[in-house]
Amino acid sequence: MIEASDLTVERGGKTILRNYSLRLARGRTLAVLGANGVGKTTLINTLIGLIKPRSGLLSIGGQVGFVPQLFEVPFAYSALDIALMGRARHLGLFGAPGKRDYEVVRHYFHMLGIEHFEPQVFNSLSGGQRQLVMIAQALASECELLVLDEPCAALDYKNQDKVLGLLEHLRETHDMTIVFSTHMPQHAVEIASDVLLMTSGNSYVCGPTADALSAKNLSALYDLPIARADFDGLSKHTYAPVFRHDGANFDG
Ligand SMILES: Nc1ncnc2c1ncn2[C@@H]1O[C@H](COP(=O)(O)OP(=O)(O)OP(=O)(O)O)[C@@H](O)[C@H]1O
Repeated sequence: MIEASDLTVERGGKTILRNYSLRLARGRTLAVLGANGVGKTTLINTLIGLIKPRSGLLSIGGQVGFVPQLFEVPFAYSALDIALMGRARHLGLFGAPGKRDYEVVRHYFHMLGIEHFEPQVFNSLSGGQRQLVMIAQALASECELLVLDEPCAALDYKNQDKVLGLLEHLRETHDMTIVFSTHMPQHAVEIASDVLLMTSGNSYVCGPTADALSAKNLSALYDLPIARADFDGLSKHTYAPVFRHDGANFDG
């Protein structure tokens, strides 16, 4: 589904990614993690074709749906209008959405529990509510590869759980391939088959979650002690940062 080799990507004359290679088979879910500014959005925008790499090869085998990080629109579109835009490539000659387009969008509004957003002005929704509408828009496009830039960043725990559940369901039932960036390692633990830990613009760890996602690798990634915690009786685990907040870094 995704084959990238030796990608080098520049922004504003600066090399952000150097020699990144990545392979993701259909039906896999990749979580992209790394510090602020390391290049996650740059990589994602390259994968969806918004940024052209300076060098390297990139091949994407399927229709791509995209959920951006923060989104505002210039006009007073309703949430329903915004989600219907995801149907653009399915629209007929005159470009007006038909019965099936409304059905598809409403199906995903229902799955996300956001039916009541339909008539509301998109820009008047909260950041998290807009994020849910944008997820519905991408799903309505009926894509094969779904790429999401921090899809849960503005969501409360319940909605994070809902979105994670939906992504897992889509992978299981539609064999969808999913790439998402996150600052929450727990989300990778829950639904990602693979992780890409972006240490810097030219070094990274990529592999199956069970091998590559460890307290040691996360501690190195965030330059902070990260501990693994196992939930008794649930056969689940999580990762938690050991915050220092000792003020030492602010001296002098
Ligand atoms: N349009 C641009 N022009 C110049 N530099 C850019 C541009 N877009 C991004 N950059 C730079 O590229 C680097 C990577 O940015 P990017 O947004 O990909 O990081 P990120 O890992 O997604 O960060 P965050 O976790 O904060 O969202 C940053 O140093 C940023 O300043």
